Amino acid sequence: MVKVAPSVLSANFAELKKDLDMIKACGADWIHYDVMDGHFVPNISFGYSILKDISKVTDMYLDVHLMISHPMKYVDEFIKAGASLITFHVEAMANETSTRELIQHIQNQGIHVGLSIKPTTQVDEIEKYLDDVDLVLVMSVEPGFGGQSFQHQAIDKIRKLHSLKNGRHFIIEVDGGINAETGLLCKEAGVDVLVAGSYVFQADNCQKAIDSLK
Ligand SMILES: O=C(CO)[C@@H](O)[C@H](O)COP(=O)(O)O
Repeated sequence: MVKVAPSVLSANFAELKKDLDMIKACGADWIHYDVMDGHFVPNISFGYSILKDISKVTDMYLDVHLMISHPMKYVDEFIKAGASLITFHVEAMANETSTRELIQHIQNQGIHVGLSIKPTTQVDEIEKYLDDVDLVLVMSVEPGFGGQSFQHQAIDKIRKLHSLKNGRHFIIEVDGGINAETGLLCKEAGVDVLVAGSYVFQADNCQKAIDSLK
């Protein structure tokens, strides 16, 4: 069964604890925490202080997605704040050496590490890291905003990643425009984790929404 990770970007920030409790009660597996810096993506969300507060009030797995330039500069703060997994973008890295250093650095702190690709980045560009990461995040929208439409080229990328698993331990996550219909296409292609923002948080019944994804 796929895991469902609601993206708190679509939560009501004035009622965050209530929303976190609600998604847990509705069957969410992980909390997806989108960090945006207004530089790597054209939007600003939240940083590590809010993650620290969240980690004090939930026991859920904290899936942190860094959509920021210079992730190495800030990663330790997110680890200290309680991240279970930190995913960064290959497009934010200067070269292979710095990408490998950051993967190693995150793993050395005893948490999971993920690598993400934007819609225009091909799987070939991260194939060399697949032995070393715990998760690959396929963006199915241009990162920056919730509520966008799913871009179908993500399906081929998921299928390709699935075929590259071959005994490797990484899992595949997809993020952007996920609903029951697009989630099913991703599931058929071999995805392991569905990130869903508006589909879960704007649902009249979040349990039904999460069940429909699973
Ligand atoms: O990271 C992002 C957007 O950059 C996503 O996590 C969105 O927050 C997902 O929202 P929906 O497309 O599901 O509404």
